[in-house]
Amino acid sequence: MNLTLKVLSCAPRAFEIENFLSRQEVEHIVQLASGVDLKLSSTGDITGHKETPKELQTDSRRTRTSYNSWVPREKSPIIDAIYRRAADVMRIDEALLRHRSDHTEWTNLTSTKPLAEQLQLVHYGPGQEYTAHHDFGFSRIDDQFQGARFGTLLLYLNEGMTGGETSFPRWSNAETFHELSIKPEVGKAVLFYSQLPDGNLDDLSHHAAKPVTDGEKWLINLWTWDPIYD
Ligand SMILES: O=C(O)CCC(=O)C(=O)O
Ligand SMILES: [Fe+2]
Repeated sequence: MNLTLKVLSCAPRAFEIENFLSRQEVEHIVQLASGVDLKLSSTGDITGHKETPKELQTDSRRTRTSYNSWVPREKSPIIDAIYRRAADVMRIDEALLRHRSDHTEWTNLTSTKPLAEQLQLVHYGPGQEYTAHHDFGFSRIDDQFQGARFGTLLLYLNEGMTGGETSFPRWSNAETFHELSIKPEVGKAVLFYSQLPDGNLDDLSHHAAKPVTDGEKWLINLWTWDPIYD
């Protein structure tokens, strides 16, 4: 299988991969989605506070108005293959993206937890959005590792909606002051990094899901963590 990474931006580091998912894989995921109960998305905040269901419904200051659910890697061989492909694209060992029973091969790692989260399946209807945010959170000040989300792979499952672009408003380059705006296309992936190579968090990775004004948007988030976390 041939995948081409197109550089969209160097600051933040963002890439596009067309046809990352085949039509059959997209159909499989959409089928999974039709059998799941999507919940109103929460974000959590720095203090670890998660909105209560009542707060989720009523708070007009909400930054994220979509619905989501989680799909584990073990759900099907197709989902497992998506994790393997994601690992290839990020040039990391796919075994790091699942639970490991011992440390023997990775003696420098502090944890045997998977470095990837479950897939997050997200649905936006008309008017729904996720305002500009970072994907990293902040660890407690006394956490010796200060681990954070490292990379995000966005996978678009449909296209043709009005609005719904993914945008990076702090895109920094010599040619334009406009934001970087990416239109959803079926099967396309966007890979971006929330951490810089030196381990600092990348403020320029600030990004938003623009409101869908007509139609609907389906997407998957695959989040990976830096290897040093508790
Ligand atoms: O929907 C998108 O385009 C981006 C979603 C996102 O940034 C997130 O869920 O963290
Ligand atoms: Fe995000």
